[in-house]
Amino acid sequence: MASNTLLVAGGRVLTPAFDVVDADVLIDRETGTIRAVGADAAADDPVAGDGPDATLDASGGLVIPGLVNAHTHVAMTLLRGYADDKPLDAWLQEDIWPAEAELTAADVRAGAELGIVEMIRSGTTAFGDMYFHVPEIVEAVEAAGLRARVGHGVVTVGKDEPEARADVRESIDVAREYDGAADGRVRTAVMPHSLTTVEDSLLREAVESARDAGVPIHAHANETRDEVDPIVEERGERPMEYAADVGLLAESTFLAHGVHVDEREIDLLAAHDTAVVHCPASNMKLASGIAPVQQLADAGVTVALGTDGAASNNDLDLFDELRDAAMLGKLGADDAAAVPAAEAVRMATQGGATALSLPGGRIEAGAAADLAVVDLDAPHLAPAHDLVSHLAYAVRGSDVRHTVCDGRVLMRDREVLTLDAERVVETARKRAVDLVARAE
Ligand SMILES: CSC[C@H]1O[C@@H](n2cnc3c(O)ncnc32)[C@H](O)[C@@H]1O
Ligand SMILES: [Zn+2]
Repeated sequence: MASNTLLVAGGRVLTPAFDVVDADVLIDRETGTIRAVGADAAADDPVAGDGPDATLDASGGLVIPGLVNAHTHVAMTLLRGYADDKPLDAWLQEDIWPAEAELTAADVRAGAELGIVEMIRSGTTAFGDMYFHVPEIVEAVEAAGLRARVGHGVVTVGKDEPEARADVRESIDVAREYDGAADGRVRTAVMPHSLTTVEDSLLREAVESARDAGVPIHAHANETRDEVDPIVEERGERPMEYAADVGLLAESTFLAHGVHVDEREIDLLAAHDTAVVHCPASNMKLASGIAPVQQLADAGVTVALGTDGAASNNDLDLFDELRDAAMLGKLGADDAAAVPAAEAVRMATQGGATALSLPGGRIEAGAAADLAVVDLDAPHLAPAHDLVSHLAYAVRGSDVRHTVCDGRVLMRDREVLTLDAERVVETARKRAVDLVARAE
């Protein structure tokens, strides 16, 4: 029988139940899936029994599912450090949107590649992205080898009707055209920016069109009080009640933030099986508030983690979000038992895959071969009483040794194999300088 196997050998493995076992992981590179997990995964296998075709050394390491960054604007790496220390509205209106108005397609490609290199180097294998110039983001994902659910973000406020309609149309067209690109690693969604930045009739049109196209909806929701209050005043209902009325709440929908949600809204999210992407660093930096993450999880809502864009974070290392989610969850709940380590790890892996409706998130036979190998040698990881605790509280993105997606090694021994990281950083630096010069 022909074989094309990769053995991730000699490490410890994080199981879907968040136990840690000594095991190898045998990958079928043709299908991009895991064939077996176990002490003798290759020897016991009918195809790889005579030896795997390739090996990836995981000795001294912990093999974990590739992390899922479920909400970002990947090309915003070009605006990292451009505007800080402002609340969301002022930050967007005074700095970010004027700068984004100058973005070219080539800028977005460069910013996307920079963000993707950063994510691969910190163990992320899938991300959810809302932005402009989506074809360039798709090209970057295709070249880099990870997975993404992407979409064109729609903002209709401040636009005349033809322009606003064209923006909605673009989101739908892009979602239809690119769904399944990059050998299925790219999936799409229709992405109204938020409930206050897309006008009611166009929001309804976007929801209906997404349903017709069979793709999910992704939006920002309940991020700040300034966003929630006008909805309550104008409509006499909470944002999630409005979202339910518009038809936006559905099993495939994933909403970023969910900071200011009351109990009734949490029940609505749970009843519709709508996922929330928690972005703790962005919420802290913009002083948006503390999301009731433990309450959401207790109600049965799928919670995923996201970095948001690099201008409100300011990096795309999801290990930071893991730690922030666990810590901020405790502070918000006034309970040190809230968001325990395994819960935070679940959000960064299984929760992300579920929210984005993408493969991955678990290391088990039959699952997508999306994983990262974390080095456990560093001083800040000694001693190793509890490796799940380490994942939540102590591991840094720079501890990731290898990253694998769809059975393909994207980073080996910290060298990104699919993109030229030096060129990517240099190009992004130049483009960021030119962009800012145009914007000022
Ligand atoms: C229309 S494309 C996406 C749009 O969202 C902006 N953005 C970045 N971070 C946030 C955030 O935390 N809340 C709302 N909007 C955000 C980004 O700059 C793009 O313009
Ligand atoms: Zn965002």
